[in-house]
Amino acid sequence: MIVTLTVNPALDKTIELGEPLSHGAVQRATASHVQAAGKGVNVSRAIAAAGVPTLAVLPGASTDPLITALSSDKLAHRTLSITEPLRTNITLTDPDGTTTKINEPGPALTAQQLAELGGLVAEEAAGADWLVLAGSLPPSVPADFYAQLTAQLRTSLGGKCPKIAVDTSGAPLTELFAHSAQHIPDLIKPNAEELAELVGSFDEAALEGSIELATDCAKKLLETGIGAVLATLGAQGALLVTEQGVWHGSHTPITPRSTVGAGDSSLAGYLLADVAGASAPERLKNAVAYGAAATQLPGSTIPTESDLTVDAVTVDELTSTQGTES
Ligand SMILES: O=P(O)(O)OC[C@@]1(O)O[C@H](CO)[C@@H](O)[C@@H]1O
Repeated sequence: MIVTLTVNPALDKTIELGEPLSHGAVQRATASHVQAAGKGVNVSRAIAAAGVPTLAVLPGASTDPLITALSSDKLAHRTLSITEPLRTNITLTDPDGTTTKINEPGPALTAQQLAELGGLVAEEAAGADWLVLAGSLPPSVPADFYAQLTAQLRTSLGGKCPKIAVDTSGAPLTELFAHSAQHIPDLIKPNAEELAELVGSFDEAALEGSIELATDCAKKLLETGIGAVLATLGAQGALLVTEQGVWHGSHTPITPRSTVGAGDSSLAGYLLADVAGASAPERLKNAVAYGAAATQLPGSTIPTESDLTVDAVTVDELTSTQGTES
């Protein structure tokens, strides 16, 4: 079972433009579609599509369009009832696949609502394989929410605490490493920009362009005691850095259609391989295959196994500290 928590879910509205986006102009859309999303919801979608049990935990009224869409999509979910509407995020897609994304802040949550959400997660995640904490936090939520929740769950669930993966950015990401080891998750999935934010010394373009630089940054994070860093590097593929070794995975060149949800799909691919007992390089291979498949699909569409081209992924071992990882 893989449980996901999306504190700030979103209805993703994708608007396809017939001409490249022109700032300040009136432009006509050629098509538009809406999908219930947010990072954790997207991870759950990919996992459910692969036939593995998953549950998406999120705030939202039962009548909110996002929640009714999850029900009609038959995605297993549990909600904390709130009265404020959830947010809508807009993606504008140029004909060449370039995307412009505008994310709303989302509804505020009170301290009591956050405590209740944490309680729901503790109930649902006890005994699960993985808990994924994913996405931005709404404006009122303290930046250390993921760090504190990680520590609380480890204390309250003890041996029943699942492995915890976090995919977020900005202060909620840096806060993971600002407390004790108990607050540090088992896995993070930064992109190049987030890796740069974490190590604070390189920019995104430099990291995406240099596998060596990205490896050095991810290895620095291992010193904090984190189990694994899965870094997604856009067209450069992805890196998996663990105590046991470092692997780089890449896909043969693809024509991108929309990168929205590609990182979520990569994380889902990694977790699916992990719960199936795959080795580290196989987990990375599946992550890269899922990310590449998502990039070739429109808007926030999350891939199913039939969209994958696993044979087009190459994984190279860059260094190994303890022989072969199992
Ligand atoms: O604002 P956040 O929470 O950082 O990101 C939200 C979001 O951009 O992430 C998903 C793609 O990864 C989309 O479904 C969604 O709109």
